[in-house]
Amino acid sequence: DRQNDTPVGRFQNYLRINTAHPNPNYAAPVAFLTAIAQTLNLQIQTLHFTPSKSKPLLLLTWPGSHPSLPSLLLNSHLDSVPAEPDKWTHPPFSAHRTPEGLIFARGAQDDKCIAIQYLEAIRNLKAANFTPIRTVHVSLVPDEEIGGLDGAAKFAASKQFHDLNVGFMLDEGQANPGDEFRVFYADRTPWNLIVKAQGTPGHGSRLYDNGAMENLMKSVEVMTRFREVQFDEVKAGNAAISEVISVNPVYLKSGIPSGDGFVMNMQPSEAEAGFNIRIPPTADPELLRKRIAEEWAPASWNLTYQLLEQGPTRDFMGRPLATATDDSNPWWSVFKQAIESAGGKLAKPEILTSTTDARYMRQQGIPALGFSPMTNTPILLHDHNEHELIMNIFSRLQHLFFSQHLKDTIFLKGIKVYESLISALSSFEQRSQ
Ligand SMILES: CSCC[C@H](NC=O)C(=O)O
Ligand SMILES: [Zn+2]
Ligand SMILES: [Zn+2]
Repeated sequence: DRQNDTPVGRFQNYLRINTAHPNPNYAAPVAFLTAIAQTLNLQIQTLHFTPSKSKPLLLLTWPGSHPSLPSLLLNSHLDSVPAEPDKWTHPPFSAHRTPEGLIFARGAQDDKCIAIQYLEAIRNLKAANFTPIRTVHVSLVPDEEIGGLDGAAKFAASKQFHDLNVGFMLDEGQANPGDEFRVFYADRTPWNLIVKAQGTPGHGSRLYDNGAMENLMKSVEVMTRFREVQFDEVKAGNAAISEVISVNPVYLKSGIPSGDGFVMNMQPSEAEAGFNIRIPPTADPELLRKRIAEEWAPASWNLTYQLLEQGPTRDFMGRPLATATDDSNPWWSVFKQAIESAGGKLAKPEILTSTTDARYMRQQGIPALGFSPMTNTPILLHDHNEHELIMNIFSRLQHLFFSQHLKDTIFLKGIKVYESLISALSSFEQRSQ
């Protein structure tokens, strides 16, 4: 029907598919997006990188007139983080649209908006008879929110990916409450650290050295001090959060359970803590590994640890995973100009505080930028009441006072921005690239 047959209608229908962890439904969004791709006459492939085929990766292709040139890849993940429905003002999978023009849904910002915007931009370019010179691929990938090991990681390492000859990639970015478009040239790589302490057990009343709790607390103190030094740099205005190493405790576990609580007069012989660490491309990962082994979890304190590195910190040449945002990267100037010619203003390029699938493509040496065209929008990814503004304040006022149609909306403006980006990036002809 007419209501559904619009960019916003398709956005809402996509948001109504629950792809939240821990049990994301991947078959439904793949079927939904495949149907859209069919109407756009795109080439469609469903790739699988798991034996059970439960984690499909949808690859859509718009062949260019010069398919031997390096291609353009637009990436978006299919999955989202969970939502706690009772903490939302509108159910998280209803894609409820308010009279003010907000659409509420888990995934509205992170990152289902861009999947639909890519496809709507392609629809509009096709309707205008635009033909790309370079081939344009859209990848819709599983499992980004849990590290992408069965998704982007395996995809980027595959022969299928190599054969796409990707020259440049766009992936998700983040909203901006201000009116500039944010762009991200690097992520911080996540490491999960689990520190386990052993120690002497004993009566709760005794004072002795080398208890498990004491040993763990020494580790926590050293890490807390490191965290403070990093955070002070941020507070002093010397660095952005994304430019320092962050170390945050995410769980503490110990004690001898008893009923609903714990035995209160026994000192336990084991204790454990979990930390989420984020490493910017400017930090030396080897130095941090050494610091963990020697200062944070030394065996001399009866500590052992498990370090789970969630993806690479260096590319195949050993270089930090950062995409150049200067003249040394010809894609950058095309990107910048395309934003400007769509009437957008670009903020200073940033490192993302969190992580995206783009790290796996950067590892292959491919330049990649994180970009989600949401200006004048609060940052609500992973938050309650995640929503996307369908109208900006100006058009909301226009609507209120002049009952105008909702022409100029954030979501629709994003489609225009992608039209500009896709047409510019796919027709850029530098052969050395
Ligand atoms: C273990 S990798 C997790 C990736 C995730 N990405 C978005 O939030 C993140 O925590 O940054
Ligand atoms: Zn995301
Ligand atoms: Zn996310």
